Amino acid sequence: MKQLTNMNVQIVSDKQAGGKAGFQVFEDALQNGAKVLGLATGSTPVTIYEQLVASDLDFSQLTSVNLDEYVGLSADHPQSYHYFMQQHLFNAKPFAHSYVPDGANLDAAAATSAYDQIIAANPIDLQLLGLGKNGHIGFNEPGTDPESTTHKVTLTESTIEANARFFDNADEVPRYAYSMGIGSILKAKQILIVAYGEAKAAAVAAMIQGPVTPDVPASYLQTHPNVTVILDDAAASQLD
Ligand SMILES: N[C@@H]1[C@@H](O)[C@H](O)[C@@H](COP(=O)(O)O)O[C@@H]1O
Repeated sequence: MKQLTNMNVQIVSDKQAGGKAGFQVFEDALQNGAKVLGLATGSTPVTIYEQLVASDLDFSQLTSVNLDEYVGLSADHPQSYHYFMQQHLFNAKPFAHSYVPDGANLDAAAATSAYDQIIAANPIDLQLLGLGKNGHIGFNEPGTDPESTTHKVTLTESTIEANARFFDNADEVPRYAYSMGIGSILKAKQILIVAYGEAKAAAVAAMIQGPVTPDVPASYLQTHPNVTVILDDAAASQLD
């Protein structure tokens, strides 16, 4: 593989193997003293959370900080990212403190600055990321300022369509989200990004082997010194 960056790329057979490989990254980080974990939603992290739940790792002294949340959904809404985290991780493995942007706060300036203060007070040791088909990370869509902090995002049609499967129909998908910025993500000491499936292959190739450009928010990960990438064969299929 043509390796243009110092990203550590691991190719696995499927999501189950990816879950185990991702778990190993978490376990190593904890052994190295990580105290703040940056967490993500979407289908991609689910097998890692399954491994974390099945393990004897203890998060009760740790802090978690999530990437993003839909604007207008309260924490108890079944499609909110807050609810997702409860179901997939926090109910089984509670943290001392878990933070998710407050989607119920419609005052964007207040909600985003409060979240920036939380991130500043809890510097992230390991940030887990999924990858959007258009190269987004968190909800940082193409064109986002690479130095951005937490901000209100207008979701693209591609992202709304991709997320419509979780709602009864596309009209119910929120149009806005609060997301940690690319700048906030790049401040994490270590980053783990995971992608599975053919639909992510072009974004994966652009992230790892393309130019660093606002057109592909994940390409800024090339500028970070400690990134691990876990891919299945299909997601890796467009790498040279
Ligand atoms: N905000 C989330 C992202 O954090 C996630 O990475 C992406 C991919 O989701 P999936 O893992 O389901 O493919 O979807 C959403 O847009």
